Amino acid sequence: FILIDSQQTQSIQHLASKMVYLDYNATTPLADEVIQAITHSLSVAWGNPSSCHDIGTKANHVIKEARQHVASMIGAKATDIIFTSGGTEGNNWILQTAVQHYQKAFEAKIKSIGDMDVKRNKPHFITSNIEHDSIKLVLEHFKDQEIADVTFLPVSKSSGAVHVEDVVAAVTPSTVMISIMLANNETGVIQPISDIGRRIKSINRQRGDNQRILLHTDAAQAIGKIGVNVEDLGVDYLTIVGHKFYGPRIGAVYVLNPGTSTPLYPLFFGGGQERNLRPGTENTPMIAGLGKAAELVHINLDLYSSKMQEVRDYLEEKLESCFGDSVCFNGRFKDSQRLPNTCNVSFIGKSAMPGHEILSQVPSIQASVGAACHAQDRPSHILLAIGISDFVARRALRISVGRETTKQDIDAAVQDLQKLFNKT
Ligand SMILES: O=C(O)CC[SeH]
Repeated sequence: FILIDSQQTQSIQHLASKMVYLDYNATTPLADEVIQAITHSLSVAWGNPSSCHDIGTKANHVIKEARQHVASMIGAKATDIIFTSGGTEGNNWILQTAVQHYQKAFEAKIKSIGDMDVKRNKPHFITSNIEHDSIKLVLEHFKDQEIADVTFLPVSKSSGAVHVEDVVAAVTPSTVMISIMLANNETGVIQPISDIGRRIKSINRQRGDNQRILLHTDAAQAIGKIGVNVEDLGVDYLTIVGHKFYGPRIGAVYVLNPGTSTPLYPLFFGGGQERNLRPGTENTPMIAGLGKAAELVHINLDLYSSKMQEVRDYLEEKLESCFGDSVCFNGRFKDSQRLPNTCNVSFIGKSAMPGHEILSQVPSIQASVGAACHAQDRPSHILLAIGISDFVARRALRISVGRETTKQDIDAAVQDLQKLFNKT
């Protein structure tokens, strides 16, 4: 006979519960077709894409095809796509480019108006208070180092989104860039980028081309979940992140006519790759994978989106029917839309506990309390920013479903949550 105590019994029971991954906003697995594209490229397109012989040309062709798929996914030209190592590089690059653009274009303007105290006229950025750290921390660094002035616009507590009028009101003669994410990673709330694009276009008509305000959006969380079209958005720059839409851990930036009608300055120097804009021998297999992931989104977006929405809505209905007033949803606003796969929910009933404790006691649920790159044991600054109280924010879970998440997965997860709360 083997004696096992209740603790061991519980852990065996936990192990018996099927593990349900519900953290697709943190990262997604690679689609099978993406793995095949990467593997194939590793074996047949290993050449240096800059080499003129056949082996190099094969690699170059793979990259050209991938670039076209990424461009088609967002309604762009292939020449407007530059591959990067991921979202953090893309965001840093675009913000740094805006500073350099200011120093070249706006200084001339400042000199022409006789204000020689150029240092005082720093570039000005407008962003929101719910951005990913690869925007937030860069702009905080610019502000701390007196490289730029930054307006962090508070999002509306009634919609979880920025007000277009607040963006317009924040514009100054030194404003060089507006950078606002297309959809938030924790609440899923979609930001009014198209409306902002239209307003900024009319403002730019009065500012002259070289002093136009540049518009950037970090589309990391939106691509693969909702339609993303750069013309509809009216952006000059857009950040693409492969591992959020079943692609590899590389990314790309969209830049409208890079280096000609839209400024783009290299972050580093080396070989002539990516038209001297982003040197370094290309990561052909990962680019092949990104292209395949983009092709899948371009073909199947409506199916992916509707499937995820059906399962996410089922999850929220199930939570409401099982827990009633003991749960409240963060990020559901009548005045804004949200991603079809994201649910931010707080457990506030009598046996409420912090979100990270829920997850530690229900290991079968692989979710998060917020952004993976944030500490999990404190209230999310994004939830606090949209007006959620500290008490509710501390008890939140960020549950994000994927293309393959099933209603059976949701039943299992909610059942395990019920077991936890019935027990406590
Ligand atoms: O988990 C997320 O929200 C994105 C990676 Se920091």
